[in-house]
Amino acid sequence: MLIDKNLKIAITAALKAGEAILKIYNKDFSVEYKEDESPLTEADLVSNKIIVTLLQETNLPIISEENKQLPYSIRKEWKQCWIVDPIDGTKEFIKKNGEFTVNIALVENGITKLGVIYVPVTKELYYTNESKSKAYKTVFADNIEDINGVLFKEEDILKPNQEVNGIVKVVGSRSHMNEDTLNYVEGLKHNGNDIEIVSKGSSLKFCLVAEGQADVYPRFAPTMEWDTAAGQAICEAVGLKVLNQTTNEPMKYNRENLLNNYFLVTK
Ligand SMILES: Nc1ncnc2c1ncn2[C@@H]1O[C@H](COP(=O)(O)O)[C@@H](OP(=O)(O)O)[C@H]1O
Ligand SMILES: [Mg+2]
Repeated sequence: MLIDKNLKIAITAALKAGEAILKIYNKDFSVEYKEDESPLTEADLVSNKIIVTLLQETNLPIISEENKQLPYSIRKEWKQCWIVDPIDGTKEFIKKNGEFTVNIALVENGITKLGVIYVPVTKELYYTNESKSKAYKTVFADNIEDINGVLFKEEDILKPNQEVNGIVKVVGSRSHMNEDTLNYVEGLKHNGNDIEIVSKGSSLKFCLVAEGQADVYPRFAPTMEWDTAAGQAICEAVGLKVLNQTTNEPMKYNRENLLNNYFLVTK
């Protein structure tokens, strides 16, 4: 299958960024702290540069965690834009537990059009097709020159869990299992469900639900648009909903405030 130009550029950017990230991951690296006290490494910046350079070929504007954000008066005129997290899960990167990702999404009029999540350590690539009617997981070998031949395989199609037989698998963040989330879990228990908590860093939490390893992902803690856009695209492509808990509507993007409301990934 011939792949859409934008999807191909996004996948190539994620793979190339992943390769550069791994080189830094496998040596000693220093950690700095941003104004909001979140960590930043050389790998975040190297990854950002690679992705931004490649995405610029599309002539579409880019919102990236590691770029200076343009004012909303300019951004609101954009019909389409890329939303990028060059490393999601910088804390996991620093802990060296492998659970960090590269997130790239294309958004049109606030709605995700395609999404790519790449896991550099395992070389797993989660992505939607261009119509967002399916999502796939492909494990990459080292040759990243020819991506056409390995994508869109029938056996790589992601399927969420169809049935919940008494046990609801709930995705919990390693770092953000707070009172609101615990209250939500208690609510599920009151409805007679047994609960199992599954946990992963970064946007891999969306992937757990998209591939049926978990049933729901309540994120009742702060995230930014770049943490969720690609994951939302992938979840929606397999028929899941990513609901803003303030409006109960699907989350929209390129908003004035890039800080997301609490949200729930569910059937
Ligand atoms: N107070 C806060 N405000 C905004 N985003 C926050 C936040 N605390 C954590 N996050 C986001 O949550 C992400 C990590 O989530 P998790 O712990 O579930 O893996 C971080 O991604 P980065 O690693 O890209 O900075 C960060 O963007
Ligand atoms: Mg990041």
